[in-house]
Amino acid sequence: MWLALIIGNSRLHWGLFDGKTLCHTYDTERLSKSFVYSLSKCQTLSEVQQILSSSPHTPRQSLFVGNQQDCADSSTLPTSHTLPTTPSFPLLLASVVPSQTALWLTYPNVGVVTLEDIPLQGMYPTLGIDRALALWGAGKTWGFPMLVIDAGTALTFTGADANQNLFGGAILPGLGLQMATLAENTGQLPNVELPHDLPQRFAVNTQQAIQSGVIYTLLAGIKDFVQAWWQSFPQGKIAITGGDRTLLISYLQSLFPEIAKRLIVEPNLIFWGMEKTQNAQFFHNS
Ligand SMILES: Nc1ncnc2c1ncn2[C@@H]1O[C@H](COP(=O)(O)OP(=O)(O)OP(=O)(O)O)[C@@H](O)[C@H]1O
Ligand SMILES: CC(C)(CO)[C@@H](O)C(=O)NCCC(=O)O
Ligand SMILES: [K+]
Repeated sequence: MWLALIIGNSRLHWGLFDGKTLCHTYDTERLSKSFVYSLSKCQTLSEVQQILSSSPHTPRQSLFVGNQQDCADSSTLPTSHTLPTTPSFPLLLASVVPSQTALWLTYPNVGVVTLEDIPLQGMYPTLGIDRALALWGAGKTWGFPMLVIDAGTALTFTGADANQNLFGGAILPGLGLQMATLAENTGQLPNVELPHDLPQRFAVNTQQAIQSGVIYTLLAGIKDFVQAWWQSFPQGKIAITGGDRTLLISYLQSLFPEIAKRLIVEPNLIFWGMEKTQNAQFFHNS
């Protein structure tokens, strides 16, 4: 058993693996140095699960339900499984927040994934590790050419061609950040939630005007990138991930159903990417 940890810009994403099988995922807030210490002292799987479930978590903490047939249900996990040789539960880390990386390096049995661990060609040195991992995970699972849309704090497009060569991508503020920045940097605009359904485009109140502006321009932008991708790679695949993926898919189904139909929706792309690096091989038999 081993733990994967992705340090994103808003929160932490945890994946509990049994070898190659992702068994359970958790989203938590950023955690303290004393939490890192407590986790390192866990001796059994149930202690690890307990400490992660009881840590400050975001409402969407989820039991993993994925497309991997052999994935263990948490109720079937060997909860009293004692770690035989390792001093602490093996932890594989990928981070886009350097200050947080430093904190987790105090964990005794930690491995850090870097761009050098990902066999994609043509990556530039400052490419985000989350983008590289999501692209690697999606491409190795569904094939290349692959374009990944990660709808997180930032929204990113990241594509690779049939030779697993980085084609390129783009970065823009994600849905939540676009709403927040309007509220923070104006005198009259309120903080507004994202609606579950596609709003009316021509709005007649402030709240709906903000929702419409952010959502319709983002959907138009996604459509434009997707069409450009298919122009370069007519058979190219597209996968979407990130905290806002479900909302975006629902909007896309209403506005551009022909695009929505062709998207692979997968919340755990970065975990698949981590599992498919050399680093994880060390953990497969632990
Ligand atoms: N419980 C939640 N807590 C925080 N954000 C959430 C939650 N549920 C959905 N979201 C949405 O997810 C988005 C953040 O996505 P995600 O969690 O993938 O980002 P992240 O952890 O910051 O990672 P990254 O830095 O890679 O974007 C926010 O825009 C927000 O609207
Ligand atoms: C774009 C984000 C913030 C998305 O999480 C992250 O991948 C990052 O910090 N990237 C570095 C810059 C780049 O990817 O070109
Ligand atoms: K920054």
